[in-house]
Amino acid sequence: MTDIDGNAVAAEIRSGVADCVETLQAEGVDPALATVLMSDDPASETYVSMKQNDCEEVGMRGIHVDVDNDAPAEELYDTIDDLNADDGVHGILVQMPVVDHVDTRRVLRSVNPAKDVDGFHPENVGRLVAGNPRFKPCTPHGIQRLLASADVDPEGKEAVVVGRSDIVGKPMANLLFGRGEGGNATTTVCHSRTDDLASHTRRADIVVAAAGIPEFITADMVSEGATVIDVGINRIERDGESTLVGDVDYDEVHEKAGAITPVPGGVGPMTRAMLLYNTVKAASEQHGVEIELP
Ligand SMILES: NC(=O)C1=CN([C@@H]2O[C@H](COP(=O)(O)OP(=O)(O)OC[C@H]3O[C@@H](n4cnc5c(N)ncnc54)[C@H](OP(=O)(O)O)[C@@H]3O)[C@@H](O)[C@H]2O)C=CC1
Ligand SMILES: Nc1nc(=O)c2c([nH]1)NC[C@@H]1CN(c3ccc(C(=O)N[C@@H](CCC(=O)O)C(=O)O)cc3)C=[N+]21
Repeated sequence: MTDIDGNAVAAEIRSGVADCVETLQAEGVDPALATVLMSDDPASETYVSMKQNDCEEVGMRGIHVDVDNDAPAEELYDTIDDLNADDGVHGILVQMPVVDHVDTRRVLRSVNPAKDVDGFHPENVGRLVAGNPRFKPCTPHGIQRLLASADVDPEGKEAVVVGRSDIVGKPMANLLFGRGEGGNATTTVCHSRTDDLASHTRRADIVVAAAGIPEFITADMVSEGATVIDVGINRIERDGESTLVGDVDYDEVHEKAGAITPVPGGVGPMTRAMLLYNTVKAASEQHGVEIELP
């Protein structure tokens, strides 16, 4: 019934990040995020330009590097090496998916872990799994903040994550079952080989839908009063128009859910806000300047 307003929560985070940027600048550190694009996914360019606009809004330096899709993979690896070596760059994001002739794993392990604001480097993944995260991955971290904003404490609850990707499902599960604030849920991870998905989602107090299938989660799959987090971003044709829908059948499910995130305006803006958060955290740690993170 209640919509969780991702735009509003993200705006609060950005405002806190803007304060951090000021503090850092007063100490002589000009925090900067570098985005790198070598992708043929048509949405990637839009997402990267949104991230650059976000930088501008919080007064942070944004640097963008476009690598030609037809260039040899080495050109991307060299770009990452240059950004790693540049003391003026504090955070590096390589937009996923990269083109096919690039080795994604090599990209992930090439980014200096101290600048890996996505949290995808194996060292940072390891730290997250070990319960000592350096950078929490942006989407799951944003979802943790959305739950807190709606006064939903996962502790002791049944959480079901639909999807087991490295960028959403797996880190989300780790945060939900992990110790500490926003965690301590009893957590189930479902995927395409799960038998009887609905039997799992129906038991959940918290459902996180990240399967990448438009309007996949229907009202019969969630229990009355459950909290439903919709990660999906799917562009579909409806009534001859292109529209954005999530992985949850919002019209149906919002009647039944206790709280739900809309698409757009739910998880997406939070992903971008937590990227800015990780970037000021990175700058603060690289230069030993203390800041008060929002
Ligand atoms: N709002 C945001 O900020 C972000 C949104 N997204 C969106 O979230 C969605 C998921 O993204 P991502 O995790 O990268 O996607 P992936 O395609 O990498 O992963 C999808 C996952 O869903 C599982 N799955 C597929 N079909 C089913 C099914 N029928 N039943 C149960 N599980 C299924 C897959 O299982 P298996 O492993 O077996 O293949 C896989 O684990 C996409 O719509 C994406 O655009 C992504 C990142 C950020
Ligand atoms: N290295 C890397 N890091 C990522 O974090 C990453 C990535 N690669 N590749 C792709 C996915 C997807 N993703 C989104 C973030 C914000 C919105 C977002 O802000 N969406 C708006 C609407 C956008 C629109 O209108 O199209 C909303 O939901 O309100 C969407 C998608 C980050 N990803």
